[in-house]
Amino acid sequence: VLIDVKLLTLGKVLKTHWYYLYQVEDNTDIIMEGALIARDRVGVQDFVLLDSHTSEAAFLNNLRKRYQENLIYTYIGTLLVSVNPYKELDIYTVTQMQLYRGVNFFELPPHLYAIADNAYRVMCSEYNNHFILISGESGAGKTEASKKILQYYAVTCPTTEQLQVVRDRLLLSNPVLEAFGNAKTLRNDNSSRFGKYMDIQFDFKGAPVGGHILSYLIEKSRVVHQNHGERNFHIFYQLLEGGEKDLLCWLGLERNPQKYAYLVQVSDNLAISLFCAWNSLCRLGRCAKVFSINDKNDWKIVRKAFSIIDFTEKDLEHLFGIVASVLHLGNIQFEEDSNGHAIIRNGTQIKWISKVLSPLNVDLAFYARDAVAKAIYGRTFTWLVNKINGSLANKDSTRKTVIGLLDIYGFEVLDTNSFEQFCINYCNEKLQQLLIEMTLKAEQEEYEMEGIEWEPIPYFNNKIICDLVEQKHKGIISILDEECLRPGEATDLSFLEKLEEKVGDHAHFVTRKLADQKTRKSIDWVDFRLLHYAGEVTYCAVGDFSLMVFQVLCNSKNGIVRDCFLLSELDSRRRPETVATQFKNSLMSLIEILMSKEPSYIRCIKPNENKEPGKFDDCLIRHQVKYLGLMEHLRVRRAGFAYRRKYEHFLRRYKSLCPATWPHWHGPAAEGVERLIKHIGYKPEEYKLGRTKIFIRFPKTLFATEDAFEIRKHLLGMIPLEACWRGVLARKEAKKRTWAVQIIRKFIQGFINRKKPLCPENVEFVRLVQYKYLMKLRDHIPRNVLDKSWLQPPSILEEISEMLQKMCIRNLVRKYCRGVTPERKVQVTNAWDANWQSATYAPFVFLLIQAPYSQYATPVVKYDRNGFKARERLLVLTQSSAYVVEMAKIKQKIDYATLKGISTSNLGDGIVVMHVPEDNKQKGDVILQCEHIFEMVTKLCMLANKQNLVKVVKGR
Ligand SMILES: Nc1ncnc2c1ncn2[C@@H]1O[C@H](COP(=O)(O)OP(=O)(O)OP(=O)(O)O)[C@@H](O)[C@H]1O
Repeated sequence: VLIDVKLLTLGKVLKTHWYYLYQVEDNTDIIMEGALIARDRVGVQDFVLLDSHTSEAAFLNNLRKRYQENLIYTYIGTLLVSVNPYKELDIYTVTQMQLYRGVNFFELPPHLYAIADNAYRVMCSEYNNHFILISGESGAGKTEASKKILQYYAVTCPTTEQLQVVRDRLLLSNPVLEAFGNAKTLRNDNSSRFGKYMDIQFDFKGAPVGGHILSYLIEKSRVVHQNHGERNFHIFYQLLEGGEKDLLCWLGLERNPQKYAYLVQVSDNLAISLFCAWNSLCRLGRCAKVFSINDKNDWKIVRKAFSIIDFTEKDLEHLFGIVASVLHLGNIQFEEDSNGHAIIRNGTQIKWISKVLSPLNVDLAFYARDAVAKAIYGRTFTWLVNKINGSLANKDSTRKTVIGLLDIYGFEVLDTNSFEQFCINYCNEKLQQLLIEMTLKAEQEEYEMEGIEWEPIPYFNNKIICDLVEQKHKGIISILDEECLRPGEATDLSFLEKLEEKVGDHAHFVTRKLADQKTRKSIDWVDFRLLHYAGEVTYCAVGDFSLMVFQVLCNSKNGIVRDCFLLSELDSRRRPETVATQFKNSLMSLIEILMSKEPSYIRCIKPNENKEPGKFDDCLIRHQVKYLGLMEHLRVRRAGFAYRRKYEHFLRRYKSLCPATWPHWHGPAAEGVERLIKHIGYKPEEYKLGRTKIFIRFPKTLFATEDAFEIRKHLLGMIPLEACWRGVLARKEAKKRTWAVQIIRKFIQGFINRKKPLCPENVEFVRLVQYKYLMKLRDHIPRNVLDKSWLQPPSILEEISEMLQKMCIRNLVRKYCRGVTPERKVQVTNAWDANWQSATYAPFVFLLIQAPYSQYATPVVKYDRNGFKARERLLVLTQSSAYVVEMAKIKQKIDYATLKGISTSNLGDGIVVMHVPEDNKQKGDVILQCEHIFEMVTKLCMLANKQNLVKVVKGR
């Protein structure tokens, strides 16, 4: 009667396999592998193995089941889907890292480390470049994933003392970038407000030797404005909270963040003008500390990181000077003079700023102030990234390979979507295209390599949407450029009209005017809607769209300000580039960088909006599954064959299902697989055989095989030992692993042989082999102890054969000894002593051991004095002499009369030297090694002393 069933985490090793402990009433607990039950309970580890069709509901169901079991990772082929657990899981330890190091991708449960390790191993063996693309919406866990991958490389890659500096710099560049580029948002307390691509460079030995970072589209608007409940970039608070008193004094800053307009949330410019009055009332402070953030502590980490990544005091002086100046800038207030021009409200020392900005009205002056602040911060961030790159650069010119980590914002759909969302979504559209192209390419290449006919895969190609955005002269960005840079006044509406005129007939573009009756209401007059691959997004053409280009400062009459903040980057021979074009170009070069590398993908999912562990919000997740293009990817991946595996791996797993392949298949693995699937009964349409792999079309075929395997394994009684083996495996280092596998495999085989399973039809072939061997052995059993022949066993019976041989010899000796009469024993012993050189060997030895005439016998290792070759011998002590005996031959006799002394080693290694003269009777000193040294030497001394022939010399 079953009492309880527990999932054994130990066994959660093999794909789709879990081990259960069945506690039964009579205390005979059973450990059983439960693929079937596990699939029901914890889903499949690879979405391509989803049973039925690839519906969104089935996808979500699988994800939910796994999430509830704290299994946050699932594959779609080689793509990893990760769901943020919002709690610490014990899966990122050094032991886990070692476990995944160098192990075949599919042999362990899905993990970030498997992706990282796979990219690393392929890079090392094929000497090519890789990238890991990590995407997902804000708070989904991208940054954590990239940090964990970096840590994985830091721990598992070979390194030297010199390289440790590089490793530390790579790791510590993160806190610095996070201080300047991350901020608390409503969705994430440590949200990266920029896109990041980081190359880790490896030398030919696979050691990390350098790095390079590219940053994308930092959210400059945050410098001057944050939404309710959000904060500015961390560095402002860290400086104020943690900065030394002298530093703050030198920067003219006060510790209280509420003194700074840019650090309190402001929703509009009117609010700025009310800032001072409001500030004095605001006691609680809207920029209050966030529980999960410790600015003071983070400041210390950042300071330390700066020193390690080689920033000089002068650099830091300038850097903090800029951070402070942005805060000061935010506190500048304007009012109107009699001409309607803006003048600075207070502080005579910065009147010149007012002069620079004076042609503007108050509103525009505020815009200009903020634009300056944003520009300063944006450029400082770029400078910072360049500076870090300088410190990570490897000047050695030898060829290196790289693994790039791309941590980039996922598809974003807000209530109001502006230029920023347009750029983000365009970026995702491009990356999706890259993913589709590369996955399809990889599929096609694999088919070709395996000699399998290519079958076209139906999928949605989003190139059409990329073209809509980026096409020269015809795309949205080109139209925006034209509108912004043409003479005359450009407005949001004129831009919209241009769009309607040029791309109005595009299937993925809609405006209110172009929309049908039904959708018209949902689009505003100033909006346009794009039908992205992931869904519809309505963008507002007002605001930043034009602002990005018509920067207010461009109206300033001061040429220096204009040049510095608008035209400084322009090549005078060319048209100025708008922000949209700049972004498009940087994206193009990113795609170029990625196209030249081998891809791996991690798609991160946020399970709920409340950062709550264990809560799986179906609606929110469905949304992300769609926006991350997971269903598209799954369809592409499944359209061909759901499952493929190298012949060796497939055969190793399922060989027990066919008598011809169990327990060993001695021919080529491909032929073994062919025999195996024929025996199982695969239909031709269910599979294809490639050059090195078997391709299985439907998951159900694989599951049927898995289930048969599970039952077989259970009936063969292999489970407990298999689980033990996995446990051992987990604890052994990679090098020792092969050894452990061999030992335990032997053990398993011995176990199968000893504990014959009860169900005959499942073990008929094992039993047949056993039976045949035993029958043959019966006719070839040795008849006496001198007969050393023994029938060679088949490999699965090696262990049992060894045991049988020992038993047999013991029986023969016992039988012989029992048959010897006392008179014969005396005779034999005398004969032995008298004719030791011609004695009839082994029977006497055995007899001596057994009988009272021999005083003592023990196995020893004898070392030749020339060359110290070790030989296994038996030392037999009688009343008058010691004999060194080989199994069937007396090799040396030492008369106690000639024994001059005994030396033993004090090193606990059991070495004994018996000192005897070298003459025509004796061969000289005898060097032995004995496990029972105390016992042996005591016996020898007692026997020798008894005859008063020698003195025992205790040696060292
Ligand atoms: N694997 C994980 N284990 C435990 N907690 C995690 C894990 N991944 C993410 N988290 C939690 O979720 C928070 C948000 O993760 P993270 O900052 O990586 O998100 P993100 O996708 O980079 O967001 P953004 O785009 O806003 O930068 C982390 O601060 C951490 O608390």
